[in-house]
Order: sequence, then structure tokens, then C-alpha cells
Amino acid sequence: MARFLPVAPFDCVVFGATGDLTMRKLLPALYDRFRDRQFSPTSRIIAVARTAMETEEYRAKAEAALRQFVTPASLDAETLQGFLALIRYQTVDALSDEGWAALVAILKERPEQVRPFYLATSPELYGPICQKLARHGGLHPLSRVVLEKPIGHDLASARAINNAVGEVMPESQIFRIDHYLGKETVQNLLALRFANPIFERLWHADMIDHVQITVAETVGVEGRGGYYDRSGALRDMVQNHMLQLLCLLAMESPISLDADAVRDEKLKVLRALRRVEPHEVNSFTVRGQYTAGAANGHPVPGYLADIGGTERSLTETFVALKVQVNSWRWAGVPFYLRTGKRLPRKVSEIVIQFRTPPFSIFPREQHDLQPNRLLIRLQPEEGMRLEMMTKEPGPGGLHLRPTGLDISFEKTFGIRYPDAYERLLMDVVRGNTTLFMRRDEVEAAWGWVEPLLETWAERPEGPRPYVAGSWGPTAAIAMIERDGRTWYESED
Ligand SMILES: NC(=O)C1=CN([C@@H]2O[C@H](COP(=O)(O)OP(=O)(O)OC[C@H]3O[C@@H](n4cnc5c(N)ncnc54)[C@H](OP(=O)(O)O)[C@@H]3O)[C@@H](O)[C@H]2O)C=CC1
Ligand SMILES: O=C1O[C@H](COP(=O)(O)O)[C@@H](O)[C@H](O)[C@H]1O
Repeated sequence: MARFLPVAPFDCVVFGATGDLTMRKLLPALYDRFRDRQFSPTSRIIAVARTAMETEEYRAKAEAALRQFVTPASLDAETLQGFLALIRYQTVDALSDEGWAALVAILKERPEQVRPFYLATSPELYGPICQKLARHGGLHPLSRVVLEKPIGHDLASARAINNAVGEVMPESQIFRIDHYLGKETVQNLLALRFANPIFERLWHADMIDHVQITVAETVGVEGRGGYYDRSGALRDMVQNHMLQLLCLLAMESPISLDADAVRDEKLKVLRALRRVEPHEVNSFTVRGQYTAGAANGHPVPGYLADIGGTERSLTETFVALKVQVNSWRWAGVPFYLRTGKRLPRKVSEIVIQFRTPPFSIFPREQHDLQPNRLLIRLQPEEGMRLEMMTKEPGPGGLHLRPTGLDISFEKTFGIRYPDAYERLLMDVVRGNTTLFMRRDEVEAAWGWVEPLLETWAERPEGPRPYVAGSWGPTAAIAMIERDGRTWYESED
């Protein structure tokens, strides 16, 4: 049975309330938390966007979104009506003075409520929105601002956003969201490493040969071509989600679960990432772009058609990287990262591959000894598997076979896994920043990624093509195989 600690009543102001993220993720997440009674009906959701609209019209749009994106079994008429009644709509233009006084007047009706401002808009609006909130008297000590990723487009723009927001809000009230940190299985990395000494004792270069992190998607750019073509896989997935995963795997034990203690350790990892020098870029990185192929058994167009039929784009929809962490713990242990759109399966998985035995009593010509591997499945079918060699039962001689110790989280706990946004939104109301990125983390991540982007931009060749439905360019396979290793492909 899941446990939900009730949160204090709040006025959640969602900027960008007509947008895709709000409709697909934020409203469903708030609905599910309301349904579980984690917050009281005295809370309000103040939906804000530029479009002029009455509250009733917005509620109808919200209802349509909930019917589409909430599990049907969770939608009952009474809860739905109760939830929609919490919503008010206010037209505000972030770039003019329109609507601000009316918005602040709504907030002043309940000065005692916690006040999360969720900025689900383009990042260029984060600074102006926060500055206007301050100027119009909309901020108070219980205010928190939630910044969606990407925080900027590069280091300079990330700093500019952080400065503009930081001028009016203290760091403790700024929540830079990375929804991967809200995934249960990602949080479980802390439990795996620091609540189970058997693993932590093995967690270093003496025992680990290498680490793989794969985040594969079958979808293409899904109507977000305008954003994606300016971004690409490195900015969209690596700078944030994948580096955060790497940090949780590679960091030292924090001194506590306190937000800054955890973030201090992640920051050290980001600062220890070995920079990829321009002459190493072809050995340590591979970028790709999908061409027409298949997804989930159906033919699909290529990337250029998906973004509107342009003739050429240098944007990568796939990236594979070999990353090294300069520390005693990780000396000589590569972290191989790969992510892409239009890959064969949707899967996010971490593989910790341990070293082979220094000496084997099992003759090589008779026994194919596989290295021990710890597989951590983040999604779907969340779970873990420890692969080990076992003697096949029977009197016919000694035969070894790879087998696995498996845990399926769903079977073990028997509950629905909440969407990441559900947990993160409640943490915002509680004021708990542990699962959010601190300013220096975001800037350190940009600091590592940016030289790579610059080197790529100087190369005329651009990303390598790969057929939609394949595992990316063959150069990504070559990159890891040059090191005598291979990408792990799970069986299902
Ligand atoms: N969609 C997704 O799955 C994800 C999105 N994100 C990030 O979240 C943010 C929002 O994304 P998404 O929902 O897709 O974007 P959309 O383009 O769908 O929505 C943008 C929203 O911003 C509002 N807006 C634009 N200009 C102004 C303005 N001047 N004043 C007030 N409101 C304005 C729009 O209002 P109006 O319609 O009235 O113009 C609309 O509600 C982006 O930073 C994106 O990168 C991050 C992860 C995933
Ligand atoms: O932030 C983003 O993440 C999604 C993938 O998230 P997941 O939870 O479905 O793994 C990705 O599709 C999108 O491009 C990116 O902006």
C-alpha cells in the first residue's frame, strides 16, 4: 500500500497552462494526487497563458486532457468534478503588463497558502516571469518557482536565466526540475547503493569493468520539431537526465539525505567528468539522425520529414558517448551512454558490468564464462537483475549457464508506479529540493557539454544517418567494440 503524506494547501500557478506539458503531464499528475487526497480541496490551480479564455472554457480543455491522459480506471465523475472546480484561468502575457494585477489579486485572496509557480513555458520567459511576479507583489515567503528543462540553450543562457531568477528568489525556493529524478527507479539508485553495503563494497574500479546507460525511445520528435531541431539529443537528454543518472551512479556517499548534501556529491561528479578534447571527438562520441524506417511495426518518416521537410539539419537525434570520471573510484572505468529517438524499443536501463575472474578453474574451451552484471531497469518493467554463472543441474558433467536473480518492482510492491511529476510536484509544495537540480549542477553540466557542441559545430560532416527502428549508427557499435566490449541488449 502506497503511503501519501498530505501536503499543505497551495495555490499552484501554472504558466503555460494551454501547452503540451501541462495537458499531458502536470494536470494528470495533480489529478492523481488529488484523487489520493494528498492535498485538500482548499488548494487551487491557477492556470495561466497568453490566450484569452474564460475559466469554464479552460476547464473543458483540462477535462478533455484528463480523459486522454489519466488511466480510465482512475477517472470517476465525482473526483473529476471536484478537481476541475479547483481550477481558475487567468490570461497573462509574460512579456507585457497584461493580466498581472488580476493574477496577483487572486493570490492575495489566500495569503497563507503555499505558492508554487510552475513555469511550463519556453525558458526565455523564466527570467521575465519571475521579475514580473516580484514587481507586481506576487511573491511571498511560501512561494516556490519551478523551472522546466531545458535551463537555457548553453552555459551563457543558463547563467542568464539563473541570474534573472536568482535576483528575486533565494536558491532554496528555486526548483529546477529533471523529471528523471522523480522516477521511482531513479530514486531507488540511492537505496540500492547506500542501503545495501554488499553493492557499495563492489562499487569501484577494482571490481567494475564498465557501466552502460541506455535511454532509448521509439517515438520521433512528436510535434516538438521546432524545439527539438534547436536542441538535439545532447541538450535534450544528456545535459540533464543522463548526466543526472551518471551522477547518482558515480557519486560518493552523501553525509545525509539533506538536499545540499546529495547535490554536493553530484556536483563533484560533474566537475570530475573528463573533458572530450576536439581530437578525441570521433573516438568518444557518435551522433546520428534517423531516416525513414519503422517504429512499433509501422513505417515512419525520417527526421527531416518530421520537422517539416527541410533538406538538411545538423541536429542529432541519437548520441553515444564514452565518458570518464576523473576520480580514484572510477579511474579507468568507462561510462558508455547512448540515447536516441526512433530506436527499436522504449527502454531505460543501466548495466553495471563487473570484472571477469582473475583466474578461472573452468577451462575456457568448455565453459563460456560471462561476466557478472547488475541490470537496473528504469522503465518499463522496472526492476533489477543480477546475472551470475550457475551450474546446470544434472548428472551429465559440469556445465555452467548464465542465470539471473530477478526483482520485479511491480510484483514485489504490487502498486501502480506514480508518474515522476506526481512526486516532484508534491516535493515542491513541501519545499524539499533534494530531487531538483541546484544552480551549480546545471551550470557544471552545461560546462561539460558545451565544448562538445562547439567541436561538433565545427565539423562539416554532421550526424550519421540511421534507419528508424535500428539501434543507431553502426559507428556507435564500433565505438564500444574498439574497447573489446559490447552494448547490452536485453531479451524482451
Ligand atoms: N512537452 C513536453 O513533453 C516537455 C516540455 N518541456 C519543457 O516545458 C516547457 C513547455 O513545453 P510545452 O508545453 O511543450 O510548450 P508549448 O509550446 O506546448 O506551450 C507553451 C505555453 O507557453 C505559453 N506562452 C507562450 N508565450 C507566452 C507569453 N508571452 N506569456 C504567457 N504564456 C505564454 C503558451 O500559451 P498560449 O497558448 O496562450 O500562447 C503555452 O501555454 C518548455 O520549456 C519545454 O522545453 C520539458 C520536458 C517535456
Ligand atoms: O525530457 C524529455 O524526456 C522525454 C523522455 O522522457 P521519458 O520519461 O518518457 O523517458 C523525451 O521524449 C523528450 O524529448 C525530452 O525532452
